Amino acid sequence: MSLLPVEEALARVLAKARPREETERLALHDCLGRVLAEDLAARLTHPAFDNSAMDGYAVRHEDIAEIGAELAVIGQSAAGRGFRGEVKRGEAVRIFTGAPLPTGADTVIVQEDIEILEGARVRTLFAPAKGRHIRLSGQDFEAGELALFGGSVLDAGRLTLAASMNHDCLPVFGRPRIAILATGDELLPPGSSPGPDQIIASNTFGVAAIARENGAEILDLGIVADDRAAIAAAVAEAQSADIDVLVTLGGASVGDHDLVQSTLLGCGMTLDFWRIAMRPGKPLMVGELAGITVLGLPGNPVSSLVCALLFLEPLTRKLAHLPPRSRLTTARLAADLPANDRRQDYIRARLTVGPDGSLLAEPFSRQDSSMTKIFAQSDGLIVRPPQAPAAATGDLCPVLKLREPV
Ligand SMILES: Nc1nc2c(c(=O)[nH]1)N[C@H]1C(S)=C(S)[C@@H](COP(=O)(O)OP(=O)(O)OC[C@H]3O[C@@H](n4cnc5c(N)ncnc54)[C@H](O)[C@@H]3O)O[C@H]1N2
Ligand code: MOO
Repeated sequence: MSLLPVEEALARVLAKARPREETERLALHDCLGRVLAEDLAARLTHPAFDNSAMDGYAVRHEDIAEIGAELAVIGQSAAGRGFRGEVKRGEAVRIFTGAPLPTGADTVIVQEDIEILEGARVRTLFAPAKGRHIRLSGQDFEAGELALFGGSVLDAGRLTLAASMNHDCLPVFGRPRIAILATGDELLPPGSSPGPDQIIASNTFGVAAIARENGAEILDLGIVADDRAAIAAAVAEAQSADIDVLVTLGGASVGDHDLVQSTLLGCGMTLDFWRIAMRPGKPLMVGELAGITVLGLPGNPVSSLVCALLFLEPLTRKLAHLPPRSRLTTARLAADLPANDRRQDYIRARLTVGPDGSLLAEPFSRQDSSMTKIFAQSDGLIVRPPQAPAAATGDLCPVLKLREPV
């Protein structure tokens, strides 16, 4: 049986993926992590007027070139309430951070460098350079300037800039829509009381989390039995829901009750490939059904999560216009590992930071793909390429980070 290498399988999944083109306008608070769909022009100039960067006194530089100059304070300029008059020879205006620079003034002296005298007069204790502590109009951006660009992921800095450009809503790309269907006669939702031979369906939640973390909206189609008609009905429901990706869980292998692939083929799916040279996750299936990418993930929880990290995450990010996310790093092995066979291995491991700051990866001794607790305790996956020779404690190894080590 030939198995497709992981990298080739991923390249094939991504080659066909078309990023979602529809856009929507969202209020700024709802834009975090979304991708800007168009270049954005500033709706005003920022700063809109010359203003003070400090609390102090607005002065004419020629009056304060020498330390010890005495000035008459003729008024004040506060943020939101500027001084309307003009600063003339020998005069100063009390000014606060953000307040408009009065006409005539060209420099601000901070109040720490001023001695207050009797009768609304001040004396300078320092001679700042001309223009000191003044934020010039337009020094941030000019009205009409394109300062944010389509394709940018909206983060704290970009959202602040968008707001200061006077945009209350932003055009963003729509989220990819991903339907998840769990299959299996034995499955019940969390919170149920399992009868004999029944188990709780857990995969949906981790797979959905991976998709959502990467910008997708989830349609949970629930659980269907190992029954062609039931699977076909759920697939039809998914197709009518304007989805980009259908993820099926379970029923992907070769058992008599593994009906997902054959049912989907009956629904009109074109099979791209099935079976990957990876462990866990070998029975992964990829196909296309009327423009929808179908990812058939194996039922073992760890297998489905590893497949979701390796395939669904990059696919979702591409559909969402998000840049690829690299989880790859390097760590030192904290245990010996045997030589590998033909499947690329993803070994659950605890990650710690050693005393010298280097990353250590300690593989769990049990790697069964049904063990959800060990996966939850894993901070990373040690990647063992096909036919990798035995590795010794202390050797460097590639690791996919699942979370930051503590
Ligand atoms: N003769 C062979 N048997 C198996 C092979 C093989 O190559 N030859 N491959 C094995 C591998 S590898 C995997 S992985 C599994 C994948 O099996 P399926 O995708 O068909 O999944 P199921 O049989 O439906 O379930 C496997 C396992 O996972 C449990 N499960 C299923 N769905 C869920 C869910 N939503 N939440 C939690 N647990 C779930 C299910 O009860 C089974 O225990 O096949 C091997 N067999
Ligand atoms: O490859 Mo299966 O995914 O062993 O667990």
